[in-house]
Formats: sequence, structure tokens, C-alpha cells
Amino acid sequence: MRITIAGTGYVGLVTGVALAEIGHEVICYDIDDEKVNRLKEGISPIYEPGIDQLLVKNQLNNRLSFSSDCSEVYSTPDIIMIAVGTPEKEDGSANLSYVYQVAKDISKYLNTQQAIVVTKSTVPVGTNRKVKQWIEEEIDFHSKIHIVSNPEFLREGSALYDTFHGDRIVIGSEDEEAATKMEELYSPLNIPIIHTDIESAEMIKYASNAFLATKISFINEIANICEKVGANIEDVSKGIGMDQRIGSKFLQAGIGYGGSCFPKDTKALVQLAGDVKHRFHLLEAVINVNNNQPLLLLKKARNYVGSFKDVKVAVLGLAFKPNTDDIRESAALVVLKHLLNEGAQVNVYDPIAIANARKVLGNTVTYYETIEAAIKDTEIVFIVTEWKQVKEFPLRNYLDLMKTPIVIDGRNCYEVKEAAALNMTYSSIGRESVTAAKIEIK
Ligand SMILES: NC(=O)c1ccc[n+]([C@@H]2O[C@H](COP(=O)([O-])OP(=O)(O)OC[C@H]3O[C@@H](n4cnc5c(N)ncnc54)[C@H](O)[C@@H]3O)[C@@H](O)[C@H]2O)c1
Ligand SMILES: O=c1ccn([C@@H]2O[C@H](COP(=O)(O)OP(=O)(O)O[C@H]3O[C@H](CO)[C@@H](O)[C@H](O)[C@H]3O)[C@@H](O)[C@H]2O)c(=O)[nH]1
Repeated sequence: MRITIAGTGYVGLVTGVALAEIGHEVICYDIDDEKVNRLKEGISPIYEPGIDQLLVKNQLNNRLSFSSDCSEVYSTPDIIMIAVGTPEKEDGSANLSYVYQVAKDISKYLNTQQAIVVTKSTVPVGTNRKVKQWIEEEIDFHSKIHIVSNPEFLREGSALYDTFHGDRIVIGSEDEEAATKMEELYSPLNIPIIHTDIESAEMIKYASNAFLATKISFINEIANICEKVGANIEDVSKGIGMDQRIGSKFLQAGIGYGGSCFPKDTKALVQLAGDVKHRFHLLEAVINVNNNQPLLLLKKARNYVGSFKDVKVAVLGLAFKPNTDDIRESAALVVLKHLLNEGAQVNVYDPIAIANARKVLGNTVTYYETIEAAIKDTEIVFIVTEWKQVKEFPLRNYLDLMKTPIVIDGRNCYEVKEAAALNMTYSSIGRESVTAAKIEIK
């Protein structure tokens, strides 16, 4: 099939590469000329394991191409997929202006009697019908538009793996022919397909993200209580996760969820509920718990240093999770904002997210590409991303390199027992804290 994809972000690019890999002819369109030119040269704008190889391979075999000219891409494809951003507006609702622009471009250049327009972007319930309306109200000849809601569930850092091994593909359509065509499109992937109406498909996406966010805030609250009652969150997570009705995934307590999806999508669902006069109390609580979680880390540190004024601090990790260079809504940014506001001198380390961080943080912090250099002579270290490099970095080295070895671990990267044996000050999430026999801040 001939597919046009609007947007070459995580979703557009990964979907494009995957569909080309399974034999379709894909053209990805983006308004960002520079991105398109780099993609044509085989350079991926995103860090994603495996993407570079498939990007080059499928361009060479002519199944994948890129364009910044929308007049050519929308004229006669079998399927058009919308994969542009739907960022958060100030009130928390989803900004649909990029989706609207795609609809308008389609209406201008579409040149076939009928077309299947698929939304992969995460959009509020009702949006797919608006897309149809936006296209039809401007198209100047009779063309039948079949809309399909086909939300995306990939995770950054394992996006290609998720696309080839997804748990399900959701197809929300009211046209049988369009639904069948979508099934054919994905059939080489051998992933279970669920067919629903359009509204249910749109809701499945928000409900999935809201449920996963709920699991995280739940376990974080349990962790916060564990600290006060002397229980250990690692054992508690394991113990509850072994119940197959609960499941062990997404029960890793930490500094809270970040990234380009959970924060915005939970807020958008609260807004969506509000629009139909339903107050989503549970999800509001999930969001509040998540907003508070990074502040607890700072509070723990203040127990040892009082104030951060002129304290030399290192923050390990900037990405919102390991294996991505994405820092959107990263908990690291919240921690950094507070440390900088309170006058700390901050070193930061991240194996791949420094270039993105520089665009946001400028020269307010000092960047390091090794953990050793970042923590040297510091008085306090915050661990905010559980990078493999951090987990494998010997705890003993903090003792040797820091001025005062106080480690506040927001991702439970080390064993409490080991910190106690080393006589360092170590505080993590949902576990006992240990304090060195003597701490002296000079
Ligand atoms: N990032 C993820 O892990 C993920 C996973 C599932 C769903 N989603 C959802 O998918 C959507 C896209 O997310 P993303 O992270 O890929 O976005 P992104 O911000 O990384 O990329 C969006 C791309 O769309 C381009 N664009 C904007 N307007 C355009 C237009 N009119 N025509 C063509 N291109 C245009 C931008 O230049 C950009 O390259 C969002 O709704 C998001 O919530 C994201
Ligand atoms: O047990 C856990 C699991 C995750 N997280 C945090 O949750 C956030 C999100 O993690 P993850 O879900 O792995 O990353 P995303 O790439 O944001 O993927 C989510 O958001 C995407 C966009 O909607 C969806 O497609 C995916 O299915 C959904 O998992 C990160 O900050 C993680 O550190 C935890 O704190 N504890």
C-alpha cells in the first residue's frame, strides 16, 4: 500500500520505518525542512535503538522517502496517517492546531475519489470526527473521507521493538472497508487487532496512559508510606506484582513519571472529563502525587544540608527515563529548577541527553560526560534517571570522589545495605535511609 505519514517525530518516523520494513511504500512529510533534509541523508532526528539501520535500508530499497512538499504527498495515497504533535495547552487540554493544519493541507491537495485518513496522534475523544469535518468543509470536489482512529502505544527507547511486538493494534472505524484495509496494512506484524468505534479507540489511548500513570503514583504513595513505617518498597512491589491480577510492570517507585506523554495525557483526560461535567477525582490525585514526588527528594536532601545556597551539587541523569535523549517533562528539570532557584552550584551528567538539555538549561549548570567528573568535590548527589552507567557505577566511588558523600537516589539504583556498610549518607525511595556517622559541610 502507498502510505503518507504527516509528522516525522517519534511516532511518524518509527511507524514509517516499520511500515516500509513490512513491505509498504511510505512517504513521510514534515513541515520542518531541516529535519526532512537530514532524514533524506539517513540521519535520524531521534535517538532510538535500531532506527538508523532501518532508515537507511528502506530508503535504499525505495520503500521509504521523505518530503517537505505537501502538494505531492497528499494527492493520491491509499492511506494518510496523522502523527503530528498534540502538546498541552495552558489549561491542560490538547492543542489540536497541528492536526488541524494537516486536515487543511489534505483538503487542499487530495486528488482521489476516496481516502482513508488515520489519526495516530493522541487526540481527545471527538477529534477524528472533527478531522473529517475539517477536511470535508474545504475540499472542492466530491471525495469520500473514511476516518480511522489508530492510537499509538510505543515507548521511547524501545519504539521499534514495541511496534513489531505490540500487545494490540486498535482500529476505531465506522467503515468496514476502511477497517479491513487497516487490518491488511498491519497483517505482517501478527499483532492482535481490536476493532472498536471511533470514540472508544480514542478513549483507549487516554485510558491506557492514565492507568499506567495511576499505577506509578500508587506505588510512589505506597513507597512514601513504606519509609515512615519501616517497610521496603522493593519487596512490597515484588510481593504485590506477583499477583497476576495486578502484574509486576509499572510498579517501580521513584521520582515520578515524566516524558512527552503521561504528564500531558493525564491532564488532557482530566480536561476531557471536565468538558462533559465529570470531575475525574482519581486522576487529579494521580497528577498531584506525581507533582509532589520530586519535591520529596529535595526535602530529603534539605534534612542533611539545610539550604542549597552555594552547595555544590551533582544531578545524575537528565532524560525522563533511560535509553532516550528526550528531556520533555523530565523530573530532572523540576529538581534542577529548585536547586538553581535556591542558589546551588549544579553539575549535571547524562550519557546522551546533554545536547537537548543545553537548549533548555543553557549555561545555568555545568555539563559532564562522565559520572566521575560530575560528582568530584560535590557535597550532594541526586540520582534522577536510572541509567545503566549510573547503576553500574560503584557506590564506593562516591565516597572517594565527593567532598561529603550524601547520595539522594530517586531511582533506587543501589542497595541500602551497601551504603550502610560504606558508612555513607544514602537516602532512596520507599526504603530505610542511612546516615554516615559524621557529616560535615564546610
Ligand atoms: N513520543 C511518543 O512516545 C508517543 C507515543 C505514542 C503516541 N504519541 C502521540 O503521537 C503524537 C506525536 O508525538 P511525537 O512524540 O512523535 O511528536 P514530535 O513532537 O516528536 O513530532 C511531531 C512532528 O510533527 C511535525 N509537524 C508539525 N506540524 C506538522 C504538519 N502540519 N505537517 C507535517 N508535520 C508536522 C513537527 O515538525 C514534528 O517533527 C502526539 O499526539 C503524541 O502524544 C507519542
Ligand atoms: O514503573 C515505572 C514505570 C515508568 N516510570 C516512569 O514513567 C515515565 C514514562 O515511562 P514509559 O511509559 O516507559 O515511557 P514513554 O515513552 O513515555 O511511554 C508511555 O507513553 C507513550 C506515549 O503515549 C505510550 O505510547 C506508551 O505506551 C507509554 O508507556 C518515565 O518517566 C518513567 O521513569 C516509573 O516511574 N515507574
